Amino acid sequence: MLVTIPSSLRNNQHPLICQLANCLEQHWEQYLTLSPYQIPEDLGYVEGSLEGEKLIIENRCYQTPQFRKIHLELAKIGDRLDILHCVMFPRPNYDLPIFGVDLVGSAGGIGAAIVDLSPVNRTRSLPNVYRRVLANLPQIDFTQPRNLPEWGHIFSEFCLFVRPSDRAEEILFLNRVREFLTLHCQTAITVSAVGSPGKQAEILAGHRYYCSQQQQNDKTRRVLEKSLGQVWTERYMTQMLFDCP
Ligand SMILES: C=CC1=C(C)C(=O)N/C1=C\C1=NC(=C\c2[nH]c(/C=C3\NC(=O)C(CC)=C3C)c(C)c2CCC(=O)O)/C(CCC(=O)O)=C1C
Repeated sequence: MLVTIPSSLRNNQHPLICQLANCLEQHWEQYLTLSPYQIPEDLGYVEGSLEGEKLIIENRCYQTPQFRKIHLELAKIGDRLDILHCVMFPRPNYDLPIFGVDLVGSAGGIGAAIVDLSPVNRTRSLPNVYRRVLANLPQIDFTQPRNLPEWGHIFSEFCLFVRPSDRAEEILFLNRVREFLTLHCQTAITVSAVGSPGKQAEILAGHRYYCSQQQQNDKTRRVLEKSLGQVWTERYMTQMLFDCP
């Protein structure tokens, strides 16, 4: 019997992007109770080609009892940029960090690989169950660590931001994402919702701050604007990538 692999943009992208997209979906299917998340009809699959470069975007969104929105976006710009973007937004009544991944690949390999479990409470600190595990993960000495931009103080002290220098470092990055993801999914399905309205308001404020800071990433904005224009990009960044309730 012919096994049909569901077609996805990832099969035409950098191998690390393909592996990470599969890893994310495997974890979600293994640990979480996924339901569809309704995205605006015209945003599931987007093609644009202003200024001659073709942009293809493939979006997949889910929700679960603990997560308001789990978003996996794959994008390809011409034949020069491959992107994987993933954010897991918890529901505001769960005291859980925001998991985010960004991979940006070009002909020269993966230039930016970042993963974080970002705190959303007022003191900008992760819950102890996360700190204990993350603080005990073995330190990886990547040869090309990268510095976070000014708006990046939303990320935790455990944020990993590197330019993987070879295939071995790509695998090290992938394995670290797996560890973050396993911790996050296992914790999410064991914690109970927070009851206090005050705590929920604090979490919501943290989500809003995270989104407003991420919207300041002019590297993302410029790429999208080149292919889709300013108006569309503003809507996309505020309503699709980093929308907040
Ligand atoms: C969890 C974190 C996180 C999430 C969820 C997130 O969305 N971005 C995140 C982080 C983050 N991304 C960064 C960079 C870049 N992002 C893009 C593009 C896109 N990234 C996308 O997701 C999309 C939508 C599909 C596009 C189009 C490009 C081209 C670059 C430059 C690549 C390079 O410098 O080599 C930087 C460094 C910013 C800086 O140094 O100033 C950080 C910190």
